[in-house]
Amino acid sequence: MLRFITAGESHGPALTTVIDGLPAGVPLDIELINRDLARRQKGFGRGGRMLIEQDKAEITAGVRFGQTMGSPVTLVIHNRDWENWQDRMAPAGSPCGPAVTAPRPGHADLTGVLKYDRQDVRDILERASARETAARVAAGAVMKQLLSAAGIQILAHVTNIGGVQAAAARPAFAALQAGVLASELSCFDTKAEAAMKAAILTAREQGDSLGGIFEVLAVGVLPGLGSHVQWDRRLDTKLAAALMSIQAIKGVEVGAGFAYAGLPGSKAHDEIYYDPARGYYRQTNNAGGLEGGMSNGETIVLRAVMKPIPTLMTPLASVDIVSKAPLQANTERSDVCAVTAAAVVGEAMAAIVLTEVLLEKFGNDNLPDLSAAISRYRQRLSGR
Ligand SMILES: Cc1cc2nc3c(=O)[nH]c(=O)nc-3n(C[C@H](O)[C@H](O)[C@H](O)COP(=O)(O)O)c2cc1C
Ligand SMILES: C=C(O[C@@H]1CC(C(=O)O)=C[C@@H](OP(=O)(O)O)[C@H]1O)C(=O)O
Repeated sequence: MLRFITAGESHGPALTTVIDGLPAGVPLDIELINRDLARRQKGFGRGGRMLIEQDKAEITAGVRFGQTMGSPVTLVIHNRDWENWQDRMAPAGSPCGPAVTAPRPGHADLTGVLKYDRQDVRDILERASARETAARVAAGAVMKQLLSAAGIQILAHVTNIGGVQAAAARPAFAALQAGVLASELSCFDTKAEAAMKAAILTAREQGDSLGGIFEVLAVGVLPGLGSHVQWDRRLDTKLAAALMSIQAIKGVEVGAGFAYAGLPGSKAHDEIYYDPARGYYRQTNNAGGLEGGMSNGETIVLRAVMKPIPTLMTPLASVDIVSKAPLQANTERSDVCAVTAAAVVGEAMAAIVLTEVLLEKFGNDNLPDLSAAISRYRQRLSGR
């Protein structure tokens, strides 16, 4: 069974990820992990914190001479900003400086202090912060290296920021990848990107923030990952939950998603064809590569919507948790828009889920056995 957890506060010394259940013999390139960490940091609209951090992963367990050993893999990312926060984040000693008592609407602040019986909102916001997603991206970058050995590639791109929509028709995967990697916002549509940046600038000038939509694509996924037999084994269930687990994500679509509401059945479903060379295939992909809780061999297409960043420089109304007097919410240094970053986190979460179901189907002891099991399965399918 593949499991992963993260630990660490936003301004603590480090973030840690432990991945348990990876097969032995997976070649790991630390540069590929660091490349995704750098991608997560970018995106027009990020705040001052990203000028301080230069995320790099350190592998502290589970890998020797560039290969996994089957034992838990542990990755550590040091927070450079810790230097500036040691007094306020010390694990021992007495509180230093005033407590944060002005909870921000849209953040975990108020419900967190009530539930965990804390007097300082910082005790909540430190872990609620999406700084934690750096640890997820490191884990996802490990999984991507395993998936690529199975011919699976994952990429996310931004399709909407603050209502500015990218062109509906996206290019083929390789061209999309080149466009996304070259773009400051991870959006292949350069015209829309210019308007998106303008919208972010306006929001920043007004002390406001923006959300948006990103799309995650997984190509080369074999048919039959996930299962129709139980609700929690459906691949849609796992992928949607994984994307919904990202801070500020408020909705997820698979394939045509909410557009299905306007389509009759005759236009909604992807007709099935057969070609001796290709096997079974579809000419459309409204299903987004998922039918009956299983991958069907077509590209997996998922979209997620991110709400606008809750910390505003023109703050919203709130209440002091000590005096109960009305006030304006806490204004911390903050991103104005982080949809590009969230898209990279979306890739990581999809990679983690696809690795889980791949290993569940084909075994997780070592990469050669896994590859042999996948080849046998492909062979069997090619005869059907
Ligand atoms: C990559 C990323 C960066 C974020 N940056 C900020 C930020 O700078 N300021 C902020 O208030 N919220 C930011 N958020 C959103 C909050 O973390 C999120 O809204 C909060 O944890 C509450 O969770 P919820 O929106 O899922 O309810 C960011 C989210 C992501 C995914
Ligand atoms: C640190 C990151 O994002 C942070 C997410 C975040 C939040 O509230 O979610 C608040 C901000 O933190 P800070 O108050 O330190 O500026 C963001 O910078 C990161 O993505 O690495």
